[in-house]
Amino acid sequence: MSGPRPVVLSGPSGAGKSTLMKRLMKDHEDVFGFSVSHTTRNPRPGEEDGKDYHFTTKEAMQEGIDNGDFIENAEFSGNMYGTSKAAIEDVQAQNLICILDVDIQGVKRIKETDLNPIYISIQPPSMEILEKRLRDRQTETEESLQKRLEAARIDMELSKEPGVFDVVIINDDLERAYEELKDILNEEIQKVQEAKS
Ligand SMILES: Nc1nc2c(ncn2[C@@H]2O[C@H](COP(=O)(O)OP(=O)(O)O)[C@@H](O)[C@H]2O)c(=O)[nH]1
Ligand SMILES: Nc1ncnc2c1ncn2[C@@H]1O[C@H](COP(=O)(O)OP(=O)(O)O)[C@@H](O)[C@H]1O
Repeated sequence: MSGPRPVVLSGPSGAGKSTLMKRLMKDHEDVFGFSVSHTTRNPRPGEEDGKDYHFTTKEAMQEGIDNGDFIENAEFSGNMYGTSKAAIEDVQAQNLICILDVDIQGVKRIKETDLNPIYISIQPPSMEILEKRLRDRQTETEESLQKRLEAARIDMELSKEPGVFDVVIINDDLERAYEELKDILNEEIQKVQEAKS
């Protein structure tokens, strides 16, 4: 049996990717596995090394990239981010649906690989609402917030290009966005659940 298809979640910082993904994983125990990325940014309060990210240094990350350990990597808002081959293999070895949370550069790089995921873009209803959500989240400095808003403008433009994403979900009402996400993934979820029973 070929394993379940991975899922790429992308979209602007603050669009609601983590919120939707955490809920999906909580509601479907032992169905999804998160591809834990590497990053050089500092951990936020509550984030765990090895669970939310592998927090690392620029030097160590560059060494890994040079060694060919990453399927893709990108710079976002002044920090490095990347998906290691091991992060994906760890999840696929357990026959779980691998969820990747990557920016638009990551989406383009993954398209050059043979991963063959479902590409889902999570978009905010407007720039104004995105800015409010990012401010209310209280995780960013003013500088980092401005960089994220600039990246969001680019993301929102590029995401409109036909063929980049299989589906675009507007995360206005959280319940409705979550239902939409579940519907899209229903077939893969059922496959994993049936394989276990
Ligand atoms: N290309 C790429 N982007 C990543 C990776 N991990 C996270 N990102 C993206 O980096 C951006 C910033 O992530 P983060 O610092 O956690 O901030 P947040 O999205 O505001 O919670 C988001 O757009 C993520 O999707 C990765 O491994 N590769
Ligand atoms: N539909 C929604 N309505 C209101 N607030 C939301 C909604 N979705 C997410 N949020 C909030 O917006 C902020 C950004 O969401 P988050 O999941 O951290 O985004 P991302 O992972 O895409 O950066 C969080 O504080 C989250 O609680």
